[in-house]
Amino acid sequence: MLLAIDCGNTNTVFSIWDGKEFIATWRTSTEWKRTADQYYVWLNTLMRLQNIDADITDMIISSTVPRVVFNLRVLADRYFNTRPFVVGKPGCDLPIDVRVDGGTQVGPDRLVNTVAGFDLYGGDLIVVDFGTATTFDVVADDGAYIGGVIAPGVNLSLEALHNAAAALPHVDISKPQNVIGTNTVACMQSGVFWGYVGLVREICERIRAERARPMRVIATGGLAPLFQQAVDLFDDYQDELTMHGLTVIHDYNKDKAE
Ligand SMILES: Nc1ncnc2c1ncn2[C@@H]1O[C@H](COP(=O)(O)OP(=O)(O)O)[C@@H](O)[C@H]1O
Ligand SMILES: CC(C)(COP(=O)(O)O)[C@@H](O)C(=O)NCCC(=O)O
Ligand SMILES: [K+]
Repeated sequence: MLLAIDCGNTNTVFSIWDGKEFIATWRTSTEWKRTADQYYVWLNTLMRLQNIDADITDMIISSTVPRVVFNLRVLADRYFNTRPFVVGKPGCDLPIDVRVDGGTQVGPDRLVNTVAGFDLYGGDLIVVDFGTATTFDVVADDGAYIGGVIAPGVNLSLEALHNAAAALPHVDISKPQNVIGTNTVACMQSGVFWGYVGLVREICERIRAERARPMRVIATGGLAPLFQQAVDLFDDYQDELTMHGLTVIHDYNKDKAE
């Protein structure tokens, strides 16, 4: 079975893929100091708790945090006796082209999302991923990653307000009833929520104009449903988009190796 690991700047997600479906998914905070032994104890405990008897033979990693990869490689070697594929590193090819300025290191999560989006929906897509940052990945008609947009994440924006202004509290995001807030928290939520709706709409519109063709918008990431329920911003929402992309890239490389 395949252990797929998607490491973002805030959280790291582990999923076990049995070839047909994900039989388990677990999330931990991203912490580069966590050792292979710590990962294994954590994984093993969860597997036992949920009675999951998985024989992990393969591993694939996408990480936006380069430092965590070392210990994840040790985990693969020491506990699963396998060499992981690491997206963006030698030995892990992509089934799509990447057309960006020379020397650009595109976030592996964005490449994985591009592969997943193209596999599920075909080309001419905008993939919006609500993570630590909110990324827009533009997928050409042939599936190539041709660039995109990086905006501050929703929670990052709220945190920035709190950190910079003495009188602004820590606030969680939610959809405010009105645009005009009548207390500090409601004002902050309105600014970030409705500001974000405008940001997503404007960026997608401008990408469509620049591409001069219809482009479907696919959203992923924990906060996407909050926006989806409020206004019609996306054509579809895929909870496990990045994980799906990891399985596609794994299949592509596995087939080549055999
Ligand atoms: N379902 C959710 N509801 C509310 N906040 C969420 C949800 N999922 C993620 N978040 C928050 O969104 C931010 C980005 O998280 P995540 O999507 O895990 O980012 P990354 O992939 O960059 O690690 C974090 O602050 C996280 O706590
Ligand atoms: C933009 C990102 C920080 C998003 O990371 P995330 O929100 O998933 O943690 C990541 O994709 C990244 O570090 N990108 C490198 C620059 C680029 O993609 O062009
Ligand atoms: K992201």
